[in-house]
Amino acid sequence: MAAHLSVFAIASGAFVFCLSRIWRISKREKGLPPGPPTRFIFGNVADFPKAFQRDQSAQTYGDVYSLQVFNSTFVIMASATAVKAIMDKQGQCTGNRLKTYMATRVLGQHLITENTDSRLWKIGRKAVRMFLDSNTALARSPAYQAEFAQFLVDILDSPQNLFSHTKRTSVSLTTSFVYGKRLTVYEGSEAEKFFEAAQLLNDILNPANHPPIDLLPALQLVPTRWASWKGRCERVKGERNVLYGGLFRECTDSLTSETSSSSLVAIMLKNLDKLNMTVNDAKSISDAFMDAGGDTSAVFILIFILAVVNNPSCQARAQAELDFLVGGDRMPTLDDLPSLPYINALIKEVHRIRPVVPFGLPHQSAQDLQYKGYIIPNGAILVVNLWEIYHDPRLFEDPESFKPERYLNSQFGFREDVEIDVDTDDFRDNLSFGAGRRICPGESIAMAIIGANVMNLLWAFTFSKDKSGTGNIDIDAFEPVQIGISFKPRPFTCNVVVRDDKRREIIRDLHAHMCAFSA
Ligand code: HEM
Repeated sequence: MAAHLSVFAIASGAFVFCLSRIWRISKREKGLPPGPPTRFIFGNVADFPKAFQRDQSAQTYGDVYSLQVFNSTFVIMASATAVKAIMDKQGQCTGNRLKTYMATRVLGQHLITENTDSRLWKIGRKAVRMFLDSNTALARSPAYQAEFAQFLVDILDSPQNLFSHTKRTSVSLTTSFVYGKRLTVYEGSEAEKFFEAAQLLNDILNPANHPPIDLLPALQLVPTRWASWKGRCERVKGERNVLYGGLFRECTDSLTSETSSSSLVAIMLKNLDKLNMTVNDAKSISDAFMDAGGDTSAVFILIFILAVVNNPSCQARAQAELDFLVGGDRMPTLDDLPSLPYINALIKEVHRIRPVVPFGLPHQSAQDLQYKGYIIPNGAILVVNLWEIYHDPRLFEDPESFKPERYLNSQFGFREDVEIDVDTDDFRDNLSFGAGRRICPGESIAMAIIGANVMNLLWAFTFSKDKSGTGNIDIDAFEPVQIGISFKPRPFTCNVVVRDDKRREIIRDLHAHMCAFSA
């Protein structure tokens, strides 16, 4: 009898213990920033902020709030003040990344997923600093000038393919940066394969497409024949190895040639000892730069085109400014950019209205932190809701409208009557490029690429809606976006008309002159 009783007692104890553990799953711990009520087991799965929508939770709970999903705590920041206090000022303990099983399986050691105290991350950032310091005029180099000219010629030749021309030039600028190689055609080239591989990677990392392995680590032990996701990981890994491995090998084989000698890979390979890295490290770092830089400029340029197609008066004002400074007898150069206030304002407005990475790339805290009396626990996933920051009507008048002129009177585009209790001190121009230690290392080159292309496109062409029904900034600017991933504009077409014959001639002449660098 006593034995029966103790079995019963142990069984009930275990039952109560399990129940309390299940009950606690997805519950918000005391001391965390507040947030919407959690639901049984699923917590706040349905409460993540979305693009095109104001962040109701930020308005209810404040600019730092928390979401609880299973055993993960997400801390969402919805003001520049919070970003500065948590991500910038406490950068030494808010720069880690969340490592998921699938990402590790496909990417292996990768600069974007490594923590900031890892050897690979440190040498990768050091290498890119070394590269940029020795290439301060990269965007003015012949290879970049050739690329800018080819983009215009491609549009002259087949304006209906504007979408793929933009994708090609973006990848080609990144392969120039990383491997010293331009990609002069899209179809069948590494440029097209880059987008196919990026799509495969996005699909495989999407949590909806595989079982919750990080939640139930025992699933890692399922044999490959029953775990289809393992086979898919191998396929994606294989595709990436063919693409990036080929580009890397080609670069290493031609290290003596003029074009490859100044690439990121070339700098790394020439300085392996100084950077304390191996050839494999250099390969892995170059993969990461391709992953992060390959399509971001394309996304920006496509959004810029959608913005001017939808706002012809802004396009006309920008063209008038260019015509006054540059005229129609020569093309603009990056030296003209500082003297073009409206075009600079227009670029800032594109970043604001549709930020390329609207929720940043999530970071993870490396220790318990304090903010406004709340505890942000070690391991919390830190998300910047850039969309909300840039669409906050307390800061921006009529935030849903495209109005570059807002930046002519105020560096950050703020409304004139910002209320005294709204904190504006901590804003900065480059919020779109992330925060803290992990801020985008490609920012300076990305801004030069964007500046040159925006000036060139406005100087050369006038964009307007065509009869296809596409080209609407609200609909076509993006495919649905997941937290931490860049927007993907949907394919669209528009009318593209060269502004006059003289400009057509200048573009063709420049391109012919630059052909020597197009290999
Ligand atoms: C419009 C253009 C671009 C935008 C808006 C952009 C934005 C971003 C953002 C938001 C991050 C995450 C930063 C963080 O974790 O806080 C990032 C990371 C990164 N970006 Fe960019 N980026 C752009 C272009 C580029 C280019 C052209 C390159 C390189 C050629 C590049 C290389 C990287 C790398 C390597 C990282 C990972 C940094 C790390 O994890 O430590 N990006 N970028």
